[in-house]
Amino acid sequence: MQVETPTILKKIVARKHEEITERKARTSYSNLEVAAAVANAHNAPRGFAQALKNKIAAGNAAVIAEIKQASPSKGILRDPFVPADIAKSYAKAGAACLSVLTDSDFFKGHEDFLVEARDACELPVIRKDFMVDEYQVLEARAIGADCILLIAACLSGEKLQTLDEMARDLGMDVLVEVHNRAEMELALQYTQTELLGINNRDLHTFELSLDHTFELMGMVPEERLIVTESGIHTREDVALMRHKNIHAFLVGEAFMRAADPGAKLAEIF
Ligand SMILES: O=C(O)c1ccccc1NCC(=O)[C@H](O)[C@H](O)COP(=O)(O)O
Repeated sequence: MQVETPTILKKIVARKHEEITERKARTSYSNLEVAAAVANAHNAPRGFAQALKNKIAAGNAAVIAEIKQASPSKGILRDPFVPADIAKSYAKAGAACLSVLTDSDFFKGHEDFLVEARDACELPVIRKDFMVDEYQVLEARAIGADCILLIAACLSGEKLQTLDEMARDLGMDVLVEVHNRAEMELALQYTQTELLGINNRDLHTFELSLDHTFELMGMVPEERLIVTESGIHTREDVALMRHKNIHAFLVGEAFMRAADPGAKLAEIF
């Protein structure tokens, strides 16, 4: 019998389930509910989707600028890595929002990085992680996240629906991410969120092509806002997207490898 080698995404999701079990043993769901309520009272969501729409309405590109130290496909991207300094640099350069990796095992991320980045500026922040359980949604709000990522490749239709509704009930926005037609159909059927991310990277194989955005964008109804994700490196990439009427971008590596991430943002956009 041939044993199938798990892809990186499958490994991440399997580890995520273990991690959540460990976390639940440390902090109960009800304690987390209290923490999320406290965050809503003192640290209200900043309006992630609205920040993107404001930029676009003003005729600008809306950039979700990512803060990540490492990735499975590229290894270490930045060292030293100071989330608060990166956040300030992005804010000064006109980013609409921040994306902060909180997964530690595969991206060297941490929840503290989200807190530090958010405290350092006024931009809304997405918790970039692999969400598979309601517990993580509560955790996201408890640490101050303004938005969560739901990756269709990791979730059933029912789970997408539950986590999307739960996040929005907590006042957060949701970016639902797809990479192919089947995932797009799932996301459109099971989520109500307006933010629809098309990831140009296949998270199973790391294959990357901006054509994924162009191939899938026609499936997206007008009321959803498309965010093109991954593989944006040059002014030409941005111009190509904007020419096709795509105005919202999620960019990580190109900024993380630059000495001054904000200056790189200003250069490309
Ligand atoms: O980037 C990876 O290696 C990766 C592997 C497995 C799951 C997710 C992964 N990346 C997440 C992302 O797609 C990116 O962080 C994000 O879209 C920004 O992409 P880039 O501008 O190419 O850094």
